[in-house]
Amino acid sequence: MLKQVQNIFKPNYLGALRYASSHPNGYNFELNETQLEFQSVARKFAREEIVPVAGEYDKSGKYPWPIIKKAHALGLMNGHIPEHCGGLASSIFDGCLVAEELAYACTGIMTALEASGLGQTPVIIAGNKEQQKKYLGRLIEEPLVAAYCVTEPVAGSDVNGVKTRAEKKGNEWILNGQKMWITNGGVANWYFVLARTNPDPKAPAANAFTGFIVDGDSPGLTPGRKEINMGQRASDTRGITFEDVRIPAENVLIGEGAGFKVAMGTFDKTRPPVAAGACGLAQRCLDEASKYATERKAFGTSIGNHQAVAFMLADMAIAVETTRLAWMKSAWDVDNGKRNSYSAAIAKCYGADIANKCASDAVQIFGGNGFNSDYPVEKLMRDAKIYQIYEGTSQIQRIIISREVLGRAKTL
Ligand SMILES: CCCCCCCC(=O)SCCNC(=O)CCNC(=O)[C@H](O)C(C)(C)COP(=O)(O)OP(=O)(O)OC[C@H]1O[C@@H](n2cnc3c(N)ncnc32)[C@H](O)[C@@H]1OP(=O)(O)O
Repeated sequence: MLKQVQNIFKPNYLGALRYASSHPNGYNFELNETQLEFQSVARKFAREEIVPVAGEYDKSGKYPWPIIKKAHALGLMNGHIPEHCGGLASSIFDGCLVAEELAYACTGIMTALEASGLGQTPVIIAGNKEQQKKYLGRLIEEPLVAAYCVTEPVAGSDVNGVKTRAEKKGNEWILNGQKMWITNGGVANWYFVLARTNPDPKAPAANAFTGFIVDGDSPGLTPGRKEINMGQRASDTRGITFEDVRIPAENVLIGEGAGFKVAMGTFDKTRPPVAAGACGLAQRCLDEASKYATERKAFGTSIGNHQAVAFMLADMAIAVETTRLAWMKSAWDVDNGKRNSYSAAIAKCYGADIANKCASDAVQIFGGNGFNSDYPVEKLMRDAKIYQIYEGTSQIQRIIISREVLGRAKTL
């Protein structure tokens, strides 16, 4: 099955090049044939394998290993891993196409899959060939997942406030501290961990932290209990304690002091897929609500024939279409070597707010049924909230956007 997806992907870039040469203005709004085919594989998988079991995972909170195994076998995971490790080295844009499809089916399950990509990205952007081969290669060989460990109990939005520390002792680093809200925290084979390595609290963020790859079975590494969250309940979120965890020097990414920029640079690649996920959820809200609006009758006609409902659906459609354009632009930017912190923050912030608005409106259109767990939209509303919090709150995205706007204003 993996071969099937590889075969779809291989000619992708040739197709894209051919397309680009016949569209000289650079922009186009069409997917090429191979992207369409890949999107359809993801859509089929999401609708056939995830939709039927999403409710069950939401109730049980179990980690979706059976889905992970199937997605792995199909080649729907680990798309960005470089070719020298056996991966497809796929673009962020193409990864987003998959993310949107999976999120349509269940954002909890999508997050379980996508959080592994978040853990991998520091190694993809900053790892040397040996680190990549060892840690990314094993994710290709087996259905294992990685995790990204930055957030702490009192340092979420303010990454510069991270307290977990690592000290160099001979050819090893000794890691101590506590992380919190780590997605895939209890199931990861290895972790990217950001730790303070310069004890001077006044040291600039840009050189005070170091990024490490930490094996999941390291003595002294203890995941906490699975947190019971409002939504996206299939994803595994935990605290993790590090007590004198020994990390070999060869597991440092780039070098001492480089960690903050690795952690930030990662978000530039992973916020577009989060926005794509929010778009998938919003599209699901629109589909569920519009279907319901054609079936449910009030005052002698389908509720969709009442402008009050029809206009809500129209606003949802506007929101979904524009969110999709926003994630596409931010993914396009980064794939074309442009710094996309600004466009990724816009896509992520907008997508998160849209997902919540669409979910809330979908519940409204369903009325009393929308408030009940026998219908699909109450799960969508619970699942949507975290989009405004994880991978940088909506307020943090607005900080990034406004800094850019004010910076540009100085040059006007
Ligand atoms: C679907 C999958 C879901 C997965 C589950 C979700 C998991 C998570 O939620 S992960 C955790 C999410 N956490 C966050 O997003 C944290 C949000 N906070 C931030 O991003 C930062 O703290 C932020 C943006 C507020 C900046 O903080 P601040 O302390 O002001 O630093 P700032 O001054 O901007 O930057 C410090 C240095 O880093 C550099 N830097 C900043 N951003 C970047 C970047 N994008 N790329 C490279 N370098 C960068 C700066 O240039 C600066 O370097 P220098 O001093 O050399 O100029």
